[in-house]
Amino acid sequence: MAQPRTLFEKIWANHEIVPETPQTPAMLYIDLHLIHEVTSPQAFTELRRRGLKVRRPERVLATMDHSTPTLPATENGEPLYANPQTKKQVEMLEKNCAEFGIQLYGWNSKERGIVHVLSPEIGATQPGMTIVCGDSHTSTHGAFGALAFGIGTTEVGHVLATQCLLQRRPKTFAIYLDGKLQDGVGAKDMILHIIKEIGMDGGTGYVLEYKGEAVEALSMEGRMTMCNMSIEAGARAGLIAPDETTFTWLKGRPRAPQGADWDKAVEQWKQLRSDPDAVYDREIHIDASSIRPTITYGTNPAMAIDITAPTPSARNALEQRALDYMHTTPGQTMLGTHVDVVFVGSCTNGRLPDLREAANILKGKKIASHVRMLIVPGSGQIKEQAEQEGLDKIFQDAGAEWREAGCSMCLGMNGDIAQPGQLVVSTSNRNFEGRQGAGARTVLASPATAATSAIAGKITVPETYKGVA
Ligand SMILES: CC(C)[C@H](C(=O)O)[C@@H](O)C(=O)O
Ligand code: SF4
Repeated sequence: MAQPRTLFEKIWANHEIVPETPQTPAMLYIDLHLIHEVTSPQAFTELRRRGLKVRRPERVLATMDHSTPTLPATENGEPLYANPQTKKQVEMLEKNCAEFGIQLYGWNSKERGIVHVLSPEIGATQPGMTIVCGDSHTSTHGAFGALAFGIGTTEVGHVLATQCLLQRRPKTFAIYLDGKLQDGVGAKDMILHIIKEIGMDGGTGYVLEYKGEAVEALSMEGRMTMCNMSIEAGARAGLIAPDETTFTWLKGRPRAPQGADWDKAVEQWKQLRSDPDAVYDREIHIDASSIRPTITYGTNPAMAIDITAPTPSARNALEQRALDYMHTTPGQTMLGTHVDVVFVGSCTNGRLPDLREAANILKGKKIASHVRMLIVPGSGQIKEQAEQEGLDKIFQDAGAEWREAGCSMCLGMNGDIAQPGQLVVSTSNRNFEGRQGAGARTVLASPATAATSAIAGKITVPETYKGVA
């Protein structure tokens, strides 16, 4: 009998060209390399300097998302860039992709969107692949049973030139979500809860594999939400074994295998599960039914609490600084806190089911008059589908702004920012100081919590939650 292996070990073994030694990392083959305008320019400069070509241009896929405006272009087609730098980044990407023969989902593509939304949507992200991108939230693609992680700009250059990557082998960490979620509790609450439990560096050195009934019950979008934030617990990557939900979601997408190739691929993908007796370096079990709507109260995603629970006191100077920055009063819940801005979007929660979740709550209602609400679809296709369903109308009737696809206020690089001191309830993944604008305060939440809080004008338990409040 062969040694039982985890899903991670299977994918690693399939891609390891040279094993690691105590002195040297392993060399991995990379199936898919995603690039965007922020972390690729220097890599191309380096290729040019050394007279190198892109080794496998057909395995590289580019989009622009961080620096792109979310307001429509001017009448003569000029994008409304926030500043000369963002314009330059986008134009560099256009130039680099043209010169090196890389497919770019650019201004004239209907699909253009956040890299971690776009690639799964077009079926480029597939089970069993190794996927890298110069972006920490590459972990998102682990939802498909792909080993996917962020790399630095120097490594972007290495992968462009060689289609390989030097990598130390991470350890494995199984996180079981046993039982069922309560109504009104979703993937975002689950992952915030996990990060709260294991801490900001609880996943450092590991690939997290999410398993158990509550994970299997999630849609692909929910699984992406979870894997997306693995990095916020310090993990190298997140993984979920592919299953029927995965195959159904991928079938027929333009870059997915077609016809007989599809059947062959599914047969192979079915092998991509951890063997029953596989051993992980670490394991924890969480009772999914105990998870409540979860939000953050501090300035890192691990500073999270059940929305109804009192905020804890600071345990050290850093936490104290976070509480001061956020104006959090220990011992009090966050409920009732005045909200200035609500952002629904990002590669964490900018997909169609997220927008539907917000729309269901906003339908026929108005957001509070002092609240600014920005709803930004994760991709052009999501925008189109949402508009076909009339979600844009629901949002606009409620008083929210409906924008073009992109990262937007998740990090505010494109000019979509909150003002100093403003409190933003945000469906994104990072609540760092100044992340959404200098001095802006971020509370991470699910789309349901965000929409309910927009209407109330203060932090509020999501309307859809019927559990113990
Ligand atoms: C700009 C990019 C390098 C960055 C990342 O790596 O995550 C961004 O996407 C983010 O979410 O902060
Ligand atoms: S949406 Fe936010 S987290 Fe995702 S890639 Fe863009 S900036 Fe990074």
